[in-house]
Amino acid sequence: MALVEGNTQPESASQQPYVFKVVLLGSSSVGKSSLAFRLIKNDFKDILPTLGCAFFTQMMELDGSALKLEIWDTAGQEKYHSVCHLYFRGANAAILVYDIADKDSFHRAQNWWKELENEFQPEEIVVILVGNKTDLEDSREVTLEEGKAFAESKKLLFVETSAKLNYQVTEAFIAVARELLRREEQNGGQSRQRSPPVDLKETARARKVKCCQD
Ligand SMILES: Nc1nc2c(ncn2[C@@H]2O[C@H](COP(=O)(O)OP(=O)(O)OP(=O)(O)O)[C@@H](O)[C@H]2O)c(=O)[nH]1
Repeated sequence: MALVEGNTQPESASQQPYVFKVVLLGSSSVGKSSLAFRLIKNDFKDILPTLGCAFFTQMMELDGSALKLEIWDTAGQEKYHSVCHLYFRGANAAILVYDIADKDSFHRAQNWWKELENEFQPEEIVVILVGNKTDLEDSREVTLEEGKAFAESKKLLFVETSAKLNYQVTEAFIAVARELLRREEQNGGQSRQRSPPVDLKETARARKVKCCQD
């Protein structure tokens, strides 16, 4: 599992941040890792296939609240399907990604939605459908209207993006964050980080001392 820390620290947040688990789902090569990489590093690369799952964190400040998004980037390859299933347990939000130039990936995103529907109550999870690779307009196989219609029929958020051209990527994550905050404020802030972050060095030192005393 790779760990990449986002550097955008909120400047004025005096309270503990809200912490949300966000999973990226969708078939292989639709651009899940590229969307995360664009958000966190504002860059684009030919990324190697994700093996198992990668993990990123991104701090955000939105409407005066601090948020920490724990972003789980799952592997789209079929052989990892059952593992990915484990990763979306406990998720607060899911980003369902398809490639607008690949109809099959749109159908796969719809199948992911069915799996989420089986696992979660509608109010338990925020879901956004993301049609990525809008720069491939000439090879488009899924129209904007088809994406929008599916999202509306299931009450999902919806956006089209291009990780390559940095088109609406931040907007997609902000839409998710805003909806998470809205729901959180409705139910009294249960996702605020409750304990201060663990100092891993201190913990390791404490363990070592204990071990040496044995
Ligand atoms: N043209 C174009 N290519 C993109 C875009 N986003 C990603 N790609 C390319 O698509 C390929 C797959 O991107 P990834 O981000 O690795 O896709 P993924 O969904 O994480 O793939 P898995 O890890 O296999 O699940 C790479 O070659 C990317 O450079 C985009 O917006 N436009």
